Amino acid sequence: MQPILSVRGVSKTYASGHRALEPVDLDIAKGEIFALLGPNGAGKTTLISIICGIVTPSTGTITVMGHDTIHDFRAARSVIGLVPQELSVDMFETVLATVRYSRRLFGKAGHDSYIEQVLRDLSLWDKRHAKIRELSGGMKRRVLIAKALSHEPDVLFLDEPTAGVDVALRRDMWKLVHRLRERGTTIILTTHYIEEAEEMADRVGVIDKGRIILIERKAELMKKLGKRQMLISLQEPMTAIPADLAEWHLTLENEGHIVRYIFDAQAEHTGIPSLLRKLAELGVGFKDLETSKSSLEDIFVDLVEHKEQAA
Ligand SMILES: Nc1ncnc2c1ncn2[C@@H]1O[C@H](COP(=O)(O)OP(=O)(O)OP(=O)(O)O)[C@@H](O)[C@H]1O
Repeated sequence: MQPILSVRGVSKTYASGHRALEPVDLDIAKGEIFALLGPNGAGKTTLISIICGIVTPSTGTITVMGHDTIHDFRAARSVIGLVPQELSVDMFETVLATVRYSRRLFGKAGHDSYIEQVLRDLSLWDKRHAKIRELSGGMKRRVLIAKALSHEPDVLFLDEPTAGVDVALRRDMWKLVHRLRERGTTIILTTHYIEEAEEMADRVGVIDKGRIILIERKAELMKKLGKRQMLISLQEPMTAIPADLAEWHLTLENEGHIVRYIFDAQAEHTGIPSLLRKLAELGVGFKDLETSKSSLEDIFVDLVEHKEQAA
């Protein structure tokens, strides 16, 4: 099947000489939700900005629905909606006027019932006559999404849609993305949060230092990255991990007050019951146990280390 978006050999070196993106190849299928995951400065915004025609690539080509983003810029841009990271709205305009104006910028005739639907979907309808500067930060962000959807784009880019927003808005955002997909919109989003990729994406690309280090279906990735950690707060600090505990590969932290155990949550035997039994046998008392998912940082370290080992 013909991909809706095709990126070939796209790289970017900024005028400062900074190499922000190594050559990227990427195909996105129609109706797919693709999450680009990476730490600060990895190159996510650079890649999205290039695809949306805001930043010029140093090398490579991109087609969106068959339109070349440089030679056929207007046609390519008209099928794209972009929700930028930073606020870019006229603070003195009303919500409704701003969203209608965005649609007109794309040369599309007015379509009030569509605009109403978008505003209702984003819980903005009641605020349609409010001036944007009167809205809360979360509401302003919803306006950015409404603007990006105003011209009925086929492909929607969300650059860190939930950075700095509260839990309620984050959940609304996720619901909206699912609804849009049901209507056939292709969605590409960037995020720092593994949970967000987990919640929304069909496929995940991991980018680090301008390099895409992995592109995989979410289900596969989650299996690979399904590591968890358990932190055991000890009653008495230890100076070293006892030899009898060697098989769990524990690490000692916080000046010997905390023991960290990394385990595979997908495995049949996590090793936790036997570890706890062994601690009891050795008379090691603990005050608290806490388990959590590996952080994105752990995952990156893991991925990069594996890559280096494989090289
Ligand atoms: N206009 C520019 N000129 C020079 N360097 C830039 C420019 N824009 C971005 N960079 C640099 O390119 C690198 C990638 O930046 P980019 O904004 O694409 O990262 P990101 O993954 O989106 O990060 P974040 O999660 O913080 O938004 C960074 O080191 C950044 O400082």
